[in-house]
Amino acid sequence: MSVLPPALLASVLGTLPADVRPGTAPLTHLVSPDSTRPYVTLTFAQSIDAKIAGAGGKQLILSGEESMKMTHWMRTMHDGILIGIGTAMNDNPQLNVRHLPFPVQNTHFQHYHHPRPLILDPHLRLSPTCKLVINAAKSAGVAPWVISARPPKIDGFFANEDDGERLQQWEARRDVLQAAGVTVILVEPETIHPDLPPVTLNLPLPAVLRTLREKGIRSIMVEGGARVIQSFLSTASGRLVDALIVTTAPVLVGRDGIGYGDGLGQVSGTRYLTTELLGRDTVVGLKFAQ
Ligand SMILES: NC(=O)C1=CN([C@@H]2O[C@H](COP(=O)(O)OP(=O)(O)OC[C@H]3O[C@@H](n4cnc5c(N)ncnc54)[C@H](O)[C@@H]3O)[C@@H](O)[C@H]2O)C=CC1
Ligand SMILES: Nc1nc(O)c(N)c(N[C@@H]2O[C@H](COP(=O)(O)O)[C@@H](O)[C@H]2O)n1
Repeated sequence: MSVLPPALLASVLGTLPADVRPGTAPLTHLVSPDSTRPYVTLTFAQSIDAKIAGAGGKQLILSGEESMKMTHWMRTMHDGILIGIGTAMNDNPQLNVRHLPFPVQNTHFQHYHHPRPLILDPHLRLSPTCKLVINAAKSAGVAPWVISARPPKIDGFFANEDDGERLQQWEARRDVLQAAGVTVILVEPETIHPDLPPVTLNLPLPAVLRTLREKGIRSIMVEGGARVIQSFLSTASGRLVDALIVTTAPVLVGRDGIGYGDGLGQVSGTRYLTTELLGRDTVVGLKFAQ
């Protein structure tokens, strides 16, 4: 069994200094050209027909053993690992590095660097009994941070009698999550006028990234799902991705599967770096010109 990260990761992201054991620390040289945000590596696994999940969002294990291990090495290289609440609710992921070789000393969790789980969750729908929370409570995982936005209380002409109730429910869910060990981080939702509700239910990614950087997160790995991939690749938000690492598995999912391409705007500025065959999968690494 290989005890080193695949060559593709070295080509795209670089390596730790020779005197540091692989997987035990994040890559501190991963620095964004925009100092107000973390370095962003976007990564996911897809089928040949560019689907990342099955019909109805059914989670698919597309990556084979070797490329899944590559993903877990990549996790060790970043300060944070970011997903959308759709993925958190659908997959109940652990976002740890359990597929890496078992360490001779220490537990897996103590030996390897585990990235901080970061969940984009405007309405605080994360379950307080999900695996991320339970693992952290057992000291077998890093406590997640949930990024959210306080529901606006509209006082003006557009005030709605449900607004107060919505805020109360959001605050109750926040209290439950915080009591379970989750840190709730707030960003300002996008508004076009102070009296109007936010234009979108999505959190504005530049504000999310700025806030994470202010809180000491220097690099993140974005794992999905479909809507989050689309948002990060969307040129409307400006250049927010530094590296793109995509695993393609030799399977076809079909038209009912979930893709990320529908509605994706034009994506420009990619620079091809390398391709590596890992088992039956093809992994491609690109960078974005800044
Ligand atoms: N094959 C792979 O590598 C992966 C596959 N998946 C699959 O993706 C599916 C989940 O995808 P989605 O339902 O699209 O959920 P998602 O994980 O992309 O989360 C979307 C939700 O995140 C929230 N959000 C907040 N700010 C956002 C922003 N700026 N942009 C986008 N979303 C934002 C919104 O509430 C939105 O509904 C699951 O079926 C999962 O299995 C997920 C990750 C990786
Ligand atoms: N690299 C990769 N290959 C696949 O085939 C996948 N389905 C995913 N999914 C992502 O990994 C999360 C699950 O993580 P854990 O195994 O629970 O640690 C899942 O939620 C997706 O983000 N990735």
